[in-house]
Amino acid sequence: MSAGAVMINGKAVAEMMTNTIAREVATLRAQGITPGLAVVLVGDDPASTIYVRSKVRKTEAVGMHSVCHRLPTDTTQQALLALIHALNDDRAIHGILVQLPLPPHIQRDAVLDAIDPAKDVDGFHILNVGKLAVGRTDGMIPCTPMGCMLLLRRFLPSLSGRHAVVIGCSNIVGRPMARLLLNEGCTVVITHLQTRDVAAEARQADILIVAAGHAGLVRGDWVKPGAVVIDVGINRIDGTNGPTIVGDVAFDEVADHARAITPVPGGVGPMTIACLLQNTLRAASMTTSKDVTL
Ligand SMILES: Nc1nc(=O)c2c([nH]1)NC[C@@H]1CN(c3ccc(C(=O)N[C@@H](CCC(=O)O)C(=O)O)cc3)C=[N+]21
Ligand SMILES: [Mg+2]
Repeated sequence: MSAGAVMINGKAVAEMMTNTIAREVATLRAQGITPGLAVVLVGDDPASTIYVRSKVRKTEAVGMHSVCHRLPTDTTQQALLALIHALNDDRAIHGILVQLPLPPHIQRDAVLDAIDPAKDVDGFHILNVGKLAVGRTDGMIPCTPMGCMLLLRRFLPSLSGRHAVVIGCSNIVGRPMARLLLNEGCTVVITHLQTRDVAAEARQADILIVAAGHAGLVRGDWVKPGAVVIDVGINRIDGTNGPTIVGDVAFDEVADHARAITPVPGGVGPMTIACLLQNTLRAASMTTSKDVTL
């Protein structure tokens, strides 16, 4: 890395968030409520298995109750739905995360929409998607876009009027990211596979969010001098020193142009997990206030 780009240390911000969350969990536990997160993994995809293990470890580290359900790849949709209904009814569980992707014989949307929206700590239930889409702030916000927003806010006091470009339009990152930026006053462009000239769109960006799933897609000359660049990509590649993880941004080149940039690893990834814990804490806290007014 060279020039003047500030490296946005997502790992450090996530650690600060996690420390605060641990204190709030202790306070809730003193009131008799232990926030509980259930993670459901169908199949044995190696990357998913690693993520799920990391989520369980961090959930336990902040003092939450953690349950992991690992189901075989050939699990029927009916069996998965039955588990979700049981978790919806389980008072010890405040958050439910179904690890994606699911095997092809399972309808993802049917599963996500079976989760109690109040326990939907991923923010993927259609009700939470809709709330975000219309600018309501009482829904659950997807963890990766939420982590990106928290990092952006540390560098840009106000997002109002900024030109934001989001590369990638997945339901998990690109679309909710664009909606959050819009809700904070940005002018937002979303690019996707049919976009004619992605580089030309990227060059307009004050804020560039890259969630394309394509290693090294964004080159130095795609970035306006002084832009803030958030790299959401996680690509496993075989480098000269064995397998490594790289983002969607050609880091060294882009660091010459950008004002600030997130690294991979150590950028958005750790923030995703911190936001998952934050959403679980919020779900557990909402249970208490509901109980109080009963
Ligand atoms: N329902 C659902 N919700 C998710 O939030 C979800 C999911 N499914 N499926 C898979 C993706 C991926 N994901 C990551 C979380 C943390 C890191 C992370 O902590 N990465 C570290 C380490 C990377 C490594 O060494 O593997 C870093 O970037 O520094 C990465 C990826 C959540 N996902
Ligand atoms: Mg990262």
